[in-house]
Amino acid sequence: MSTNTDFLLAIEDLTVSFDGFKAVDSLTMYIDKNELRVIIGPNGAGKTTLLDLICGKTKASGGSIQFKNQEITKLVEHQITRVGIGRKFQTPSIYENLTVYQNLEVSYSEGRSVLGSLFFKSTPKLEALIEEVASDIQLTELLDTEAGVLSHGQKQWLEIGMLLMQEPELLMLDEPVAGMSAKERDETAELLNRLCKNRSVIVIEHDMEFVKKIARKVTVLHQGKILAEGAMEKVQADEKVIEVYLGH
Ligand SMILES: Nc1ncnc2c1ncn2[C@@H]1O[C@H](COP(=O)(O)OP(=O)(O)OP(=O)(O)O)[C@@H](O)[C@H]1O
Repeated sequence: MSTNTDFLLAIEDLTVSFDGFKAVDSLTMYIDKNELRVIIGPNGAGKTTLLDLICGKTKASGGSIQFKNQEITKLVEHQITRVGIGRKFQTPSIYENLTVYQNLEVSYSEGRSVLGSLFFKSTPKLEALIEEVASDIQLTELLDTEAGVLSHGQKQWLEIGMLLMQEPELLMLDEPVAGMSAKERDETAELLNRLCKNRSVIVIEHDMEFVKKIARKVTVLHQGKILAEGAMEKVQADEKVIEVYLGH
């Protein structure tokens, strides 16, 4: 097992079988602090399952996931949230009848202990965090607006903001630009480029134009295994990757 303390996330020999079918198969990968990693690959490659394993939604059949050197495969979902891992699903789960501000406010305590949130009623620190997050997701001007009237893109950003309120050190996003306009996609690329300055981000994405705007290191999954990994240019030129994914 890894003893390297530099990695934020160390995944080693991770496997999950569903009735004998290995959706993730002896996978080993490492995510650095403040790294933005994009995961691509064909349908059914195991990308979503990998995020499910990291956030505890699915239990591993074997292998290890260490977050800041702590084994997390045995933790349940809310414990994993609490150690500092936030996961955004494809469908937004914002509170439509609450304002942007209130949505951010209620999200603060979700990743914290009951005691922690009891002692944290609208203090200056909470105010400052809401302001910082609203600025990051570019909704400062809309803090008093009901979330239900936001555009599709703004709702997605608000949900990212709700995760940011829990101050995760690792943020995981599954197809964040699905259904967005070209302008919203550009703004989301800028948002992710900003966010990875202070935390690590893992993004699953199929939109290659978007991937090019954010990609540093890319992992290509295929049949639960890593087909290729490295800089975008290298991965794009890889014949195996072109054959199973990019060539389609
Ligand atoms: N709970 C489950 N039970 C049985 N099979 C599952 C389960 N979850 C995922 N699978 C299977 O595991 C494989 C990987 O699925 P996964 O959703 O992780 O792929 P993906 O790379 O995210 O694909 P997509 O790009 O289509 O979202 C698929 O064949 C899927 O049918």
